[in-house]
Amino acid sequence: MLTVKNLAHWYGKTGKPLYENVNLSFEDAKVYTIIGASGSGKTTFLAFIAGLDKPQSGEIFLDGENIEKIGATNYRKHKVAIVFQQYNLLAYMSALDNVLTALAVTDSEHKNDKQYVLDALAGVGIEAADAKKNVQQLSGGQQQRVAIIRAMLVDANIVIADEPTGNLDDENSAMIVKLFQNFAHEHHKTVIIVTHDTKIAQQGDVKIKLADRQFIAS
Ligand SMILES: Nc1ncnc2c1ncn2[C@@H]1O[C@H](COP(=O)(O)OP(=O)(O)OP(=O)(O)O)[C@@H](O)[C@H]1O
Repeated sequence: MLTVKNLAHWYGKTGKPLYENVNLSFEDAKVYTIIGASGSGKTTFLAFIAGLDKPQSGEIFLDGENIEKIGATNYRKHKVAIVFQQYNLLAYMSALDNVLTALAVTDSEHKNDKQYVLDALAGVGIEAADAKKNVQQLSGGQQQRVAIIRAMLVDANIVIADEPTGNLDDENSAMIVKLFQNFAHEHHKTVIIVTHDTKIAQQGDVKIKLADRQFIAS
């Protein structure tokens, strides 16, 4: 479980707080969606829970351990995986090599296991022929599925996704949400999705709205 305690953040020396007294828990086996107006601080919040940046005050715990104690590098390498709107795949590499490259820096028993990765990609509709093509030859929906498989196979406790369906049509968006739901529910992982899309936000097991500097969960 990821727990945020008394988090507050503002930019600049005398900046108005983006939010303060934020207390939230993210449990295993659940999909959380976060929706809020542009500029409300969603991406900033994701950067904190991903260990990419530090809030002005407050603490973040993973299974009771402060993430600062876990160490930023260790936390980012082994505990969290991030899926971006722009997919952030390594260009000029195949889907297969993108996933293998990510696995190479983990302790996964499957590192260097091409068949394991090909099977996982086939499971999301990317057959071997496509998996071996340069990722830039794949459609947006396919590229995002590769990015999600990459996040899933590194076996992080928490998968964070910033507008993962922002560039996709309804059909591909629905497929991506289903993938995240299966992953959270079947593998007992925590998935946290920031979205502008109210239809996607509705599909969270827990729906969080960021408005008036407050995170309200329902
Ligand atoms: N490094 C920074 N320095 C100063 N201000 C920043 C910085 N990063 C973000 N901000 C400001 O903080 C606020 C929150 O930004 P953030 O990107 O977290 O919002 P968001 O809710 O993710 O927005 P969007 O939905 O448009 O992506 C915005 O007003 C933004 O201009």
